[in-house]
Amino acid sequence: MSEPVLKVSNLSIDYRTEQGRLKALRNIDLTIGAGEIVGVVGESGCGKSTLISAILRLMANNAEVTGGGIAINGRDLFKLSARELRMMRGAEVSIVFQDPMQSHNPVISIGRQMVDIQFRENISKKEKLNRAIAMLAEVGIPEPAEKMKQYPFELSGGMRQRLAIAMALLCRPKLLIADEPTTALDATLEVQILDKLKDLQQRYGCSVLFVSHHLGAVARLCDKVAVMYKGEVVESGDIDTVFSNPQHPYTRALIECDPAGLEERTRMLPTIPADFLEAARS
Ligand SMILES: Nc1ncnc2c1ncn2[C@@H]1O[C@H](COP(=O)(O)OP(=O)(O)OP(=O)(O)O)[C@@H](O)[C@H]1O
Repeated sequence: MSEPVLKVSNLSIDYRTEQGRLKALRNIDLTIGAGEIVGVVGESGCGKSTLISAILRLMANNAEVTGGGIAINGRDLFKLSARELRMMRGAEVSIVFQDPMQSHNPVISIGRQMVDIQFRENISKKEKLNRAIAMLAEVGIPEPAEKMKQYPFELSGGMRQRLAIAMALLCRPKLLIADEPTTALDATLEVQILDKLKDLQQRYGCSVLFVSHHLGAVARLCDKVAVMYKGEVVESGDIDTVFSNPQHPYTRALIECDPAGLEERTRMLPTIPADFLEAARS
């Protein structure tokens, strides 16, 4: 079998704070094979952003890896040089954020940003521009050639998210990290973007790490899911198995809180009290 695109093994991360150490991630195991879409689901504060920042090696200054490791395409992430890391980000791993305004430069035209992001490609500017226009068309942005002269803020929220996906895919990553990419969108737009993401993933053959607190979005898009609770993966497996026969009380609570959400596959997760497990055990 080929090397997994992402292998997180027994990863633990603490934050040093004035109040002491905060265990943000504890013994996380997560594997994404070639062409797989894996969802990480959990409520706010469970450690999703910490996991993403570790995979990108862009951790906060007060973060400390206390155990385990991460391999991307078989290479130990924590052994890469600064140069190798820069090459990896973008070329091997790209990210789409929840708020696309975070990832687009507001004062640079869409065309220039899409050309600049292809800086690794040994092709002419004209070819880069043509690739950019073709990619905008692929993600479903109308009149792509005209959009080259516009600025991201001139697009609607849904179109900006399509632009973010187009920018990420222009780098032809092996792993696309989608960090709550549809949370800011209404339900109809969310479904459109999820379906587009799935379609593009199949066409480009990349793997996707889809991070979300939307149970329905994860169910719609992903092949596998890892459920996180308080810094741990409490349950993982195939989507159908986990959602139809959840083993962990937290997963069961998520589903029981919102059974219609899984049916509709678009609803948002309710927030579970932080001390849920303690309450469930007592
Ligand atoms: N730089 C930091 N210093 C101290 N604590 C932090 C830091 N960053 C995150 N935390 C804490 O670590 C835990 C995990 O946070 P993280 O942001 O990874 O969770 P999350 O699931 O991504 O939540 P959200 O969806 O709200 O971003 C939380 O308790 C959070 O308060």
